[in-house]
Amino acid sequence: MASEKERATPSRKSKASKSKDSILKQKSPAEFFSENKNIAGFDNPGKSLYTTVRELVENALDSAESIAKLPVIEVTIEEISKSKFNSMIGLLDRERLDEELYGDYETEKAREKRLAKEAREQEKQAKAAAAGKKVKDSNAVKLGKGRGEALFYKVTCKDNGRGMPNDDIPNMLGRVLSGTKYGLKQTRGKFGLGAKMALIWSKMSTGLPIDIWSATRGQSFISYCRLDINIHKNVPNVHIHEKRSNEEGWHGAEIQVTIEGNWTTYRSKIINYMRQMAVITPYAQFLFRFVAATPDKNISIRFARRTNVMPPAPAETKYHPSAVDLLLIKRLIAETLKQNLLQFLQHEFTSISKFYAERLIGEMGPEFTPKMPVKSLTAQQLVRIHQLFRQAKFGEPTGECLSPAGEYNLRLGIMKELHPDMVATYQGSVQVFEGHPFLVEAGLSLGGRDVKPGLNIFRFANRIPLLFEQGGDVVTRTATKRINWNSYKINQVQDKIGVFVSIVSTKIPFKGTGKEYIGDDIKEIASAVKSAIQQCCIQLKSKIVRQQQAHDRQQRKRNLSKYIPDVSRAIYGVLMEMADGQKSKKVKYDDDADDLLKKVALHQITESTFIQKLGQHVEQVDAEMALEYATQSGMVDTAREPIYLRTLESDYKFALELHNPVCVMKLFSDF
Ligand SMILES: Nc1ncnc2c1ncn2[C@@H]1O[C@H](COP(=O)(O)OP(=O)(O)OP(=O)(O)O)[C@@H](O)[C@H]1O
Repeated sequence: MASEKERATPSRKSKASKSKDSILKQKSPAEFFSENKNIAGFDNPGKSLYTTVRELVENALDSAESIAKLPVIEVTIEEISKSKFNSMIGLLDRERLDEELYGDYETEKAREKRLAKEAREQEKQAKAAAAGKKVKDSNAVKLGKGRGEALFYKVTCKDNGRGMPNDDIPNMLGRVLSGTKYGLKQTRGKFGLGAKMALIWSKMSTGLPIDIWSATRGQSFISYCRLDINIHKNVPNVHIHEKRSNEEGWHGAEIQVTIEGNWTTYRSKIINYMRQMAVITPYAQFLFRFVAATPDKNISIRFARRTNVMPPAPAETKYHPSAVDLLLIKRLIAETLKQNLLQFLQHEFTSISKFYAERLIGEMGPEFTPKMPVKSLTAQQLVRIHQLFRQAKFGEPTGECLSPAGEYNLRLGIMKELHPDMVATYQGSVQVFEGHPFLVEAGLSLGGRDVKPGLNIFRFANRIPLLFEQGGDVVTRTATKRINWNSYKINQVQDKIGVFVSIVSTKIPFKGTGKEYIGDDIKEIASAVKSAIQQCCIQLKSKIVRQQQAHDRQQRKRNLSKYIPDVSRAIYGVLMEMADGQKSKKVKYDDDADDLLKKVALHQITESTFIQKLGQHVEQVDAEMALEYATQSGMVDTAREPIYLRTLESDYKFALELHNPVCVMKLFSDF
């Protein structure tokens, strides 16, 4: 137990720890994100490789689209062997001296055990392969128990976009939370963080700087910049910044970063990401290459452009009064060029006309006037404006600033990447949550290449594919829990269903900074997603029903046709017997039958006559059923179109119908 004296005078140790606890420290944003890199999607080396590719590709697309240029994007991931990496950083390779020191060290016994296990595994796989079963990667057997060697990759992304102004490059890519996408606009990037996180990760894992080549349109030189980041100060640390010749008049950006990664574990995610990006961006051309340390593992995939129709660039918009808080009002006032309160309200927000601004000012109280200088508003007056913004009614934002992919692009993307048997698309109307306009587009496909039975969900937000955290996402939850697939004649378990939902907005309510998923808690978004999927279901249902009926008809026709030879033979046999009976005058028939039997006896009617007549009858019944169905389902109305043919001889008058199983052509003359 501590004595009275000890309690009164704390020990030196507790004094030291107390003083350490109470030291006030600041962290730069770069420091914060380097310590919490998982919140930006850099959880582990594999995920970091994926996120690096993603951030660079999304910047490249934003950049090309911002100058209305059809994007051409090349992504290369080059595997860097340990000795190549060492030579890049000027480190000599060194032989191991004390093997037992290493995590992957194995005793002779452990080695024997592992080799035996590997042999067993290989045998099992050979058997499975012989039986035609799917074979797992033979590397599945884990070697050693250490963390293993780090794997390094050089990631390069080249685009044909707007490029970066020479002097802005260091800040754009070497200062966390700096960017050009902070305005109120539908963009893929938002935080001013992604490219810098790739740089921070390269600094943490390889210590190598980032290389940038960039040229803006019409610029006579290419800026080349090599930089890293001073994490503590959050400022760029420029190694080289120079202008190089640009004889070919190139514009765009090429960014190269060397990081630790793991291609094996994230390979399918990265390729999937590129594939989904090709679905939602069919007007872009992507070339993806993986350059392995051994050339036989190289991969090169070209996602070709399928259309030149690019959605219009999203426009910058103003805030809706219900989407602002006090801080934002203060910032807008500090930035506005408008002089008085009336002009400020009318021009810095959407959905406030001059007349409405006057009414609002009248409502604020006697100390507010339309002509009062907006920069003179006191803190209390700002609170009053904010309160009124929250309580008053405003028209909804129009959503003209949004740029959805468009049903045409979505359908094209789905067709080109999945090759489904059926596809339906739908674009919802603009809706609003918390003052931000949003729009939901959906596509639904059945069947197709590389599609598993059941629901295959593809999610996009501001035209970015979302691949992680699927379970909590509003699209997944809606598709799995709120759609009654059976009622649309779709089998949720057996059919190969592709559900594509793309949400665009000036604010995507992502959960977390990793931009991985959209929560299920915003009811406006949840119900818009549900209705968009349902609209696609309705379209597919009518196609499915039509297909089913065509199939049933075909089946019926096939069944009937199958029996025609037997039936003909049987009837003919009976008639022959009857004809024989008639010859011997054993039986008497009426005139019609008499006539028929005579023809049979004279071989004017034979077995093949029945085959031919029954065949014709089945054809006719089938055509009539098809026409009847088409009339019922309204196909005739939609397909009917008058066409006018002029006769060669003007005195020729006719009125006739040409019948065909799929259409009827009625010719008449009214000259
Ligand atoms: N390929 C590129 N072409 C032109 N400008 C680029 C390119 N890549 C980055 N930039 C510029 O650098 C800025 C910072 O990019 P960064 O990836 O760090 O953030 P962001 O894209 O703005 O937002 P987010 O963190 O949400 O991705 C961008 O806003 C853009 O102005």
